Amino acid sequence: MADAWKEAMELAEKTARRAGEVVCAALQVERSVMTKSCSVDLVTQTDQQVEQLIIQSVRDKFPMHRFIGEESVAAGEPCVLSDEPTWIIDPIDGTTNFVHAFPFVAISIGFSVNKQMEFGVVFSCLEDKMYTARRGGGAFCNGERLQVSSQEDIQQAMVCTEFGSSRDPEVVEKIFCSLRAVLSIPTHGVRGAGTAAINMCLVASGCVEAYYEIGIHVWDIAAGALLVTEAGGVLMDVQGGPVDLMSRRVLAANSPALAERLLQEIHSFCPIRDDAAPSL
Ligand SMILES: O=P([O-])([O-])O[C@@H]1[C@@H](O)[C@H](O)[C@@H](O)[C@H](O)[C@@H]1O
Ligand SMILES: [Mg+2]
Ligand SMILES: [Mg+2]
Repeated sequence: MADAWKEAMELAEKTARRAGEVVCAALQVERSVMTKSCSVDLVTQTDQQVEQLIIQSVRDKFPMHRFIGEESVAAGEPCVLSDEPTWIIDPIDGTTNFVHAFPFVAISIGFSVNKQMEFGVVFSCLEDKMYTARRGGGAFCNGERLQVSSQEDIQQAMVCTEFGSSRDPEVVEKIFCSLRAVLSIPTHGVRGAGTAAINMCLVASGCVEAYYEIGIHVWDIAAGALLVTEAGGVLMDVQGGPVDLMSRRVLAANSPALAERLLQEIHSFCPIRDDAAPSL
């Protein structure tokens, strides 16, 4: 049967690549930095420009489709995931990396219909790695099929997480309690690429066994979520149970057993949901 979303997925890949060129070019010149929710929640003109480029390219071909874009939501657009075909866009995942020229930056484009992810595209533009996943069709990096790690022993595992952009002392305390607990299992180590999307692609690629974060947004993880499940991994909420893309909490792992083991170490909290916040 023909793939109903083939053309859309091809457009997502093509547009992510174009967006990557814009991001790489912007890294060669000085970047003027603005802030959003707090002094460490950064945004640049390139984030906004790339989001407009992606939205415009999609609108030209699919005028009826909806969007959830990080910078549009920051500008006051609603963050609503309906049953309609919806493009979930993070124009630069890893803006802080981008500002500092720390070399992990991604363009993340997820596409959902009936609230189900149909495809995900994450372009790690400085590494020139195009990660793609189609529901039921597998996960790939530059055309090579991805498979999560088969490591079942948590003590042989490496885990990704991030510190996020909240500096609320209670949140920082929980993040460090979780970090100490995960390190002390002991695991082989804890890493963070500085982008949720790439962290999830690392789980899909089998480089790390798991990634968890509280405080991310739907646009950080929508595309990466499909990469993980299509590579054979699992997604959960950090308190167990199914992941809710709007809840700002995610645990991605190579297996249910490893995910369940990590759950025991994560000090969870509940940020304001993406679909509850009027704007960021
Ligand atoms: O703002 P941005 O660079 O698109 O996305 C960022 C994430 O990918 C990062 O991993 C996370 O820790 C930050 O909280 C933020 O959400
Ligand atoms: Mg992001
Ligand atoms: Mg971003």
